[in-house]
Amino acid sequence: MDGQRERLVVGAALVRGGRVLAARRTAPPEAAGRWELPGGKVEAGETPGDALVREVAEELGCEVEVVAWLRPLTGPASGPAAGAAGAPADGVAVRPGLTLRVATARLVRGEPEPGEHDLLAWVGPDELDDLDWLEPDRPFLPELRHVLLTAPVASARAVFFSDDDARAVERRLRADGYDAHVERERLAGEDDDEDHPWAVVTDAPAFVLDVLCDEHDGWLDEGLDAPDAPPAPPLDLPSAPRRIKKPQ
Ligand SMILES: Nc1nc2c([nH]c(=O)n2[C@H]2C[C@H](O)[C@@H](COP(=O)(O)OP(=O)(O)OP(=O)(O)O)O2)c(=O)[nH]1
Repeated sequence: MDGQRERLVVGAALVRGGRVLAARRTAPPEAAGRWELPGGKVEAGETPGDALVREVAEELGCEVEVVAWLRPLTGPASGPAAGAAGAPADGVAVRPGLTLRVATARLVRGEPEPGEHDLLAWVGPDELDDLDWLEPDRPFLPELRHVLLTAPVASARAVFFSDDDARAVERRLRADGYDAHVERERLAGEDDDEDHPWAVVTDAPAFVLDVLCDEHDGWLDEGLDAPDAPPAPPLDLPSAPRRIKKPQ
């Protein structure tokens, strides 16, 4: 039909703890130093979602899952009537024949590491406008900001004796749909066996994490302090219901 096939490029807005992962390009020269969302072109026979998962795995070495496609805010006719003339646009032209679509995604396995980019940054809602984004990404920022402002933030932290236990808890939480990642605790004495260096930080409610602590020989760290996190959502979580330990 059309002489040239319309192609799609997909970008992943990987969200964690109220922040999105932005990636800085290194090429071509006119785009080097500018920010984008990890992703790339959809191949023939591939769905946009499959392409997004594949591109992120190739570029960042981690596994993600698509959460929702974002609607770009284009042109001055914003607001409820914006799509009145037809279905709201879901893509933005990169150049003739190439359209960008963006989906929010969550991390399922691994940690993002820069492969093709020279810098990755977890960006909060108030910092989105500070980055020099590629132009086609900008119409997606208003809805992305809204997603970040309403995303659950890390609410619980637990400490484990071993890396294996911490990773097992991280896997369980992610399989249940929560964000979770393992952090290395700051240690006073690195080779002191009494130190417990593995912490899992998650947006799961504390009681969920507490159950996993029992199974994996860990304990809740009540003093979670997330200095970089955006303000907590208005909905107040129950303040860490504690399981009553059976008497020995
Ligand atoms: N990946 C990605 N590309 C974007 C974004 N915004 C934007 O305008 N683009 C443009 C830059 C490129 O012209 C094009 C995607 O090219 P790419 O080089 O990342 O994709 P790719 O790996 O599949 O490319 P190729 O090697 O197959 O040509 O879309 C974005 O947020 N992410």
